[in-house]
Amino acid sequence: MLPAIDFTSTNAFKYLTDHYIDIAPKSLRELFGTDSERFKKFSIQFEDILVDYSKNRTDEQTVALLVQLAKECGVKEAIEAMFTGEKINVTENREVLHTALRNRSNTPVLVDGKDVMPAVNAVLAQMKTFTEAVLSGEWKGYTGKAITDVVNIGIGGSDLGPVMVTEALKAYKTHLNLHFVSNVDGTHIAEALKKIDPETTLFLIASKTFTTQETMANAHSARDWFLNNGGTEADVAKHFAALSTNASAVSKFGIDTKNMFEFWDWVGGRYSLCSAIGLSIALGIGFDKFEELLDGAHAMDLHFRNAEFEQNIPVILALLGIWYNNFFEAESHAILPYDQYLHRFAAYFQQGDMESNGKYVDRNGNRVEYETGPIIWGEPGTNGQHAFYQLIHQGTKLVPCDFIAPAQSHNPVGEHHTLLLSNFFAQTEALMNGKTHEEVVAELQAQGKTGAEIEKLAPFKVFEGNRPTNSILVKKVTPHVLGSLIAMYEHKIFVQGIIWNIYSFDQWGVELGKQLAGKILPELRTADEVSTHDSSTNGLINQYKEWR
Ligand SMILES: O=P(O)(O)OC[C@H]1O[C@H](O)[C@@H](O)[C@@H](O)[C@@H]1O
Repeated sequence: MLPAIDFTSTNAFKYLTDHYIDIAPKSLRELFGTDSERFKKFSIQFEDILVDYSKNRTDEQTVALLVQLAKECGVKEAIEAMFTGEKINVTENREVLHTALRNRSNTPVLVDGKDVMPAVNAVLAQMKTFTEAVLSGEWKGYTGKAITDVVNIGIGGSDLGPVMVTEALKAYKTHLNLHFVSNVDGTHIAEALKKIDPETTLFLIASKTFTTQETMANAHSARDWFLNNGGTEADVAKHFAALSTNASAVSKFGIDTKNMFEFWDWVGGRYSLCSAIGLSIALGIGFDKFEELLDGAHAMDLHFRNAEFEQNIPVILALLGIWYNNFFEAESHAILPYDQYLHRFAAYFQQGDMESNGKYVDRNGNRVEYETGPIIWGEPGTNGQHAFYQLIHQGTKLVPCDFIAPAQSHNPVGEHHTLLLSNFFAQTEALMNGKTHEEVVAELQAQGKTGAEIEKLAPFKVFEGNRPTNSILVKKVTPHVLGSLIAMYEHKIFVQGIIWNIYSFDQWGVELGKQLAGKILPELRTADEVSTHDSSTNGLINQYKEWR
């Protein structure tokens, strides 16, 4: 059982409320000015990952009180409950065991008294054999040719993780060309089909439930295309595999369950990339590299489970997020990787975080009276600098940011990486220090501006600064490091959900739209005028019918 504590009624929260009044007026310049040890005190290194959280609007007392908050909210007990397979996903009556998928130490993990590790290992072995057969060319298409292209058909958690990881680890790409089709918009599948040959293509139908409308529509269209382009029903087995928890729906679709890679209902969709859902990753980078990704995630799992909260990266990141979300009233959180390969990283954690913690009902079933999950957004640097950083620097909103960068590039082209990293370091420094009125005046004077010109321009050129950031510097974006980064954010989300007293592992909020689409669909199939909805919905549907 998870503790169900209103964090706003803890002692730590009361102390933090008072402490906030002291800290809020202080600038980061001041905090650094009065403590030369900040970097040392407020950074944590774990393997090849350095998390510097010193550029936050916090001091030692803040961190101590936030840690106290975590303790009062039972975070330690909750971590144990998750790792040991308690049914902490209460509204779906399920365990939450994505950590078992990468439990490389292979210690038993019990679900209803039964160790799940043999099943986890068996699926990994099946994925390994399959991956190696496809990569070696031993697995043949219906005309005897080796596979050249893999199309993963899935959406949400059955798409975003594999897309993000295969993009992030493109430097390790195998000879297979990967394609991802998620959207029910026919354009997505149509464009993918233009690039592939039925004789040499493998389709992976990735769906935990195997009922998701988009995925089923795309899977049927892919199969129709295959059958209309030379393949026969008997050939489907060579070109279609399923990644799912739902064996009966898989065989109903016509995929031989021999070609099914199983996972379990204790794996949440958005936490599933280490499960069979990762088959496209294994094919895309090779099974050894996939295992390195699992190793990295496992290493972070152990750190999260065992490190003291003061030294615990996911816990500290979670607490800082709570500090801004619930005291500074920040509405969003930006993830800004200075690595082009990580260009889908923020998008991946939009689902990870917002689907997990975008909840207004607490674990007692009551409406919360405080803010829960932030809006997650971000794009790679330096692109973002030329797009939305204006608002982060000079807007009225406080946007706490995570800056992520590798020290080593996979593509050390000329001076590019040095240029990139100069921006990475400069941005957090600029956000912290800003630029004072005096500095602006001195700069304009040096440019030879007149007094009147300076007076007019100066206010627009001042940067308040005091904008908090975390810097996450990694040695290199290897599969191991990426696995650790993924687990780091997963566990950050977990800790925040525990403290906000919400259930982070269900997603009822995605259901209503699905239900209504199901009702509207038959109405769209006829030419009849619709009058059963509100005037807006009726008006839109009827105009659509006129124009289509
Ligand atoms: O893998 P499935 O079952 O197709 O689900 C795909 C997605 O569907 C819904 O939007 C949610 O439940 C997501 O969490 C999930 O990732």
